[in-house]
Amino acid sequence: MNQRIVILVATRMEIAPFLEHCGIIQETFSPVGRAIIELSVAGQQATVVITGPGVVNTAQALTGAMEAFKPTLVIQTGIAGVFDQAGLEPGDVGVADSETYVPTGVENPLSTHRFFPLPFDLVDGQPESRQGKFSVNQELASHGLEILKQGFSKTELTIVKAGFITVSTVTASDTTANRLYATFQPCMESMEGAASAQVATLYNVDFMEIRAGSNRVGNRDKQLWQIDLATQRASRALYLFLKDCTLHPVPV
Ligand SMILES: O=C(O)c1cccc(C(=O)CC[C@H]2O[C@@H](n3cnc4c(=O)[nH]cnc43)[C@H](O)[C@@H]2O)c1
Repeated sequence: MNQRIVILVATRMEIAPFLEHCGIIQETFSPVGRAIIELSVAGQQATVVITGPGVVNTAQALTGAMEAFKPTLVIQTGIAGVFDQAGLEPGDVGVADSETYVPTGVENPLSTHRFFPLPFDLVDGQPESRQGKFSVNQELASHGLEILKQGFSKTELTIVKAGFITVSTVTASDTTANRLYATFQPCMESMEGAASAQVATLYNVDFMEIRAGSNRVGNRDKQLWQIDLATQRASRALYLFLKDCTLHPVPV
């Protein structure tokens, strides 16, 4: 009985503080040059895959990791844009309770942004996938939220469990941020989560996602981004989860 955990992150920078607290067992490279880091931390062994940004890199990297490591749990992590409409600010932490790939659907000639669902499932038997929506393991997400609420000091930051969205075009205006919030009510926007959620679903492997906000979603002002704070928080959140989670044993 053994859990095999694969952790995905777009860039090494996003979990550099986490890697400093791990015992690195070995670092190798995938056939297309992605770093694969086997490590031990907080009594768990895990494999970190640096996927590269975006949905295609993520899907390719996770497919390779699925075939090579046969994980029982996939954790997507990293930094993200936060929606202030959801009450979040940079530095806050989110646990996904669903993932939606925003561009999915059939164009509605009467609306520039509200698409009709696709006329077919992207994942067989999952009608929500017609709108690019993929599920996460709810038990793990709720467990993760409780662990993070206990691990971080209450006054330090806000921690939520809510929907995440995935984009291929980074949002850079308040107009688009408001439209996305009105359509999806997300707490965070990233460029990878829906791809990893879809691949994990195809392989029937438990999936969860924990991110920390580096910037608000909306008008672009790079000076306001808090990347260091976000990488510290994402790393601490991942560490706290791995230290305290009680994962169900699975048959080897
Ligand atoms: O320089 C930029 O404009 C820029 C925009 C988005 C991300 C970056 C990164 O260097 C981080 C890579 C990683 O971060 C996630 N991320 C962070 N903020 C956002 C956002 O507002 N919208 C979408 N993704 C975001 C994303 O998952 C990237 O892979 C630089």
